Amino acid sequence: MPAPHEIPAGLDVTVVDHPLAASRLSTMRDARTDNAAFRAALRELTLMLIYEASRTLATEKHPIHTPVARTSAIRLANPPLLVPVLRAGLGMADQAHALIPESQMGFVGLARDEETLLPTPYMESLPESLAGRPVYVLDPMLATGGSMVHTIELLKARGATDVTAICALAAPEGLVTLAESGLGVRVVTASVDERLNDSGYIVPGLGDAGDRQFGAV
Ligand SMILES: O=P(O)(O)OC[C@H]1O[C@H](OP(=O)(O)OP(=O)(O)O)[C@H](O)[C@@H]1O
Ligand SMILES: O=c1cc[nH]c(=O)[nH]1
Ligand SMILES: [Mg+2]
Repeated sequence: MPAPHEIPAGLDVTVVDHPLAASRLSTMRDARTDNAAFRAALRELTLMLIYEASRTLATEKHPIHTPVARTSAIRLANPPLLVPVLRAGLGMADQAHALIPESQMGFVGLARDEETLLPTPYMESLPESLAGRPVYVLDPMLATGGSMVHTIELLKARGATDVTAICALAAPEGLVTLAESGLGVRVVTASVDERLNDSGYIVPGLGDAGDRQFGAV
């Protein structure tokens, strides 16, 4: 578990502290893990992160008949919009959708400039209005936080008020950026790591999550 000082006051951060999550994250961290095994571990970890994040989703009751009796069933009242951030977030999209098949999916494409560490947008496909809809942003890495802030600003511009960032890993610096942005996002992650290095990579981290899944560009 992270020390409390690593999580800025006022930011809602859930760290999924579970042996299965830790084991999948360890596979992803290991430099010997090949692309296919990395993708498989990220898919499995995504199930756990979404399971935890979705604990607070609103439900509604409706009447059904079992083979034996009449009873009341539960369904999601307002399924979240899933928004993978390309490329790396694509590896979370299928599993998140498998767990919440009622969800609609939007897409944001960003590439971080490795000199300035600022995100360069190249794609955006989102519903016109997000008012009243929960949104889950899927991106394995929260490093400086620049890519997540950019994505949340796109969502807020369309009326979103209930945004959750689902990340495999978060750097303390990225959490501070989110807290200081005042965007009011909730974070669900499997780990808050130590820090960023001089190149903006998370330490110990897992390297470039896009390259580890799909190969270097
Ligand atoms: O918090 P930040 O400092 O903004 O860094 C995090 C971003 O970096 C990675 O994407 P990248 O830009 O490498 O693109 P890729 O997914 O195509 O590899 C990652 O998936 C995040 O989107
Ligand atoms: O460590 C990092 C930081 C940003 N993006 C990544 O993919 N990895
Ligand atoms: Mg990358």
